[in-house]
Amino acid sequence: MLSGTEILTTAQMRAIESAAMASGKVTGLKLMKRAGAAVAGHIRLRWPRPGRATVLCGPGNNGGDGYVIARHLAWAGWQVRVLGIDNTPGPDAAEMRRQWLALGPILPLTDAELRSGPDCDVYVDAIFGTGLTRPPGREIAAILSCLDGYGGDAAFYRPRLVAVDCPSGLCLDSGAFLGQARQPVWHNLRAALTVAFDSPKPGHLLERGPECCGELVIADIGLREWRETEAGPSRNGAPWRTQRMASLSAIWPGFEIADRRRFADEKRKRAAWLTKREGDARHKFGHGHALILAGGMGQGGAARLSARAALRVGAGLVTICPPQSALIEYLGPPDALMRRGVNDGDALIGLLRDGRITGLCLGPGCGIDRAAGLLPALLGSGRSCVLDADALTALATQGFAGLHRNCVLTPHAGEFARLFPDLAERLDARPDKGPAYSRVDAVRDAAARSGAVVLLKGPDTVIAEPPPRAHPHLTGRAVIHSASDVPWLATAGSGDVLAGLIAGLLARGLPALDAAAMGAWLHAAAARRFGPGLIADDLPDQIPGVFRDLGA
Ligand SMILES: NC(=O)C1=CN([C@@H]2O[C@H](COP(=O)(O)OP(=O)(O)OC[C@H]3O[C@@H](n4cnc5c(N)ncnc54)[C@H](O)[C@@H]3O)[C@@H](O)[C@H]2O)[C@@H](O)CC1
Ligand SMILES: [K+]
Repeated sequence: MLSGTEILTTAQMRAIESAAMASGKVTGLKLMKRAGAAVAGHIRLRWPRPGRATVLCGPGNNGGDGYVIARHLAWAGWQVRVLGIDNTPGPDAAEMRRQWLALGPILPLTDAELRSGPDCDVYVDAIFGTGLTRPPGREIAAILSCLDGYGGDAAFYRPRLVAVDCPSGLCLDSGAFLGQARQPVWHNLRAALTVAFDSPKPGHLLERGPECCGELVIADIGLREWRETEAGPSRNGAPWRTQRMASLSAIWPGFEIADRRRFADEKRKRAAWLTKREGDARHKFGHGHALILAGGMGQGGAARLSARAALRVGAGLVTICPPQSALIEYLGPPDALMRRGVNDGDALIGLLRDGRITGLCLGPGCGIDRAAGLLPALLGSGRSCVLDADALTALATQGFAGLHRNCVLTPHAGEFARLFPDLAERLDARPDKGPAYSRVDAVRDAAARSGAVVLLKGPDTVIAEPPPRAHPHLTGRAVIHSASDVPWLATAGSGDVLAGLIAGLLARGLPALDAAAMGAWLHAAAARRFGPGLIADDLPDQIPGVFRDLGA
């Protein structure tokens, strides 16, 4: 329904590269030449007039790419200064180094050398890529902090740092900088442009990745075609098949551009479903009935936001259910909303005898005691539901008994830490070696432990489902939803709208992971469409515009 871009861990990327090379269809040298040529091409697109460039080459294949870039820029008339090291262990990088030496010298890769050089139009960071396993040593750290000043946001410099695969020091599996505290952020190597190869990696989209990578471009280096065609017959048992993060995908601002043909088709299907043109349900009950459980007097705003979102996203019917004594608080618009008093768990059990109720939302503005009282009845029904806000606080004391695969938990970081304190602690710890424990790892662990779909909110929202029942040792599907381009979405009540969108989509029949991913995407799309100045009340009313933008 909303598959996003497939993303690969660094281990998967290496496995694919090795398998492609073992097949004899491509050599490491060829891949490196394509990678370097792609980066040089993107530099020349951005800076069409040849200028001055410094290329910093590290010890591995990332450095090898750097030597290829240096050659391409030199051929195109650029004045290129290369800083590198004497010993390049890999044969491909050594060959590219040798070929560069025919064009120019290699100066020592030191902070002093970098600082002593002339001012350049472009600095290319080809020090570390997917091979980073530990924090950069003192000399490289000094170079990186000098490069800081060349990044996109620095006040005194034009944006001119180009990262090969990633800014060096960034762990491409987690988006953390190795050796640095995750919070607060005190060091930022910010590239203006990052050219990565084949597929985005989790670290491009998580934590500090989006901010530090700048514009992210994914260059095809021929592996994708090989994977989709020639690797076909031998796919079963291929290393990336088993290592694949059980289909980890990402929805990020560039995702529809990354693979236009596939997304045009997907967009059509999404539009058809969202606008009810697909399927033969013509009756309002054909689009489900969502219940939004609400709180007592004076708490109505949050649940009303959820209810409005559930209506806008197309649930056939939406009923808001406060305690009987608070019904009066919920009598205002929208008139499409139905109201029904639900005092306690028994009343909810009675109401849920109606099998046409297909999705529920518990938590926003509910009050912790009321949420705790309603939870057993709700979970006992086995009905699809979203548990947010106060329901999560109640869960943190009650435990996970009764949760099932059709539940979606939508914690923010604080709620996540209350529900899964050990996972949050691991996620906060300073990573001293790579790959660092990532938000994807944490959310997957949380989904496995709770037995529910977990959506961890943030500019890099991560959603994961529990492992398949038949294969509990495997991981379920996971989705990264990157909305780092809409910081104004972080506003009071925005989470209540998200919970309502997901409840509406569940009511309409989407499976839990798909409803959560689609909800997160619609939420960000609505915010993107409105722009800065947004308040949560504006979000639901942007949804019809988002549908129209889909070409629906
Ligand atoms: N393998 C391939 O076929 C291709 C790889 N490509 C490039 O190769 C990169 C990966 O290359 P490598 O695996 O050689 O790794 P890197 O070039 O990222 O790192 C170089 C080596 O440095 C060492 N290292 C790790 N952390 C260190 C630290 N903190 N201080 C000092 N040394 C450290 C590791 O042994 C690592 O192998 C990708 O990011 C990409 O740029 C591209 O050329 C495309 C093809
Ligand atoms: K790099």
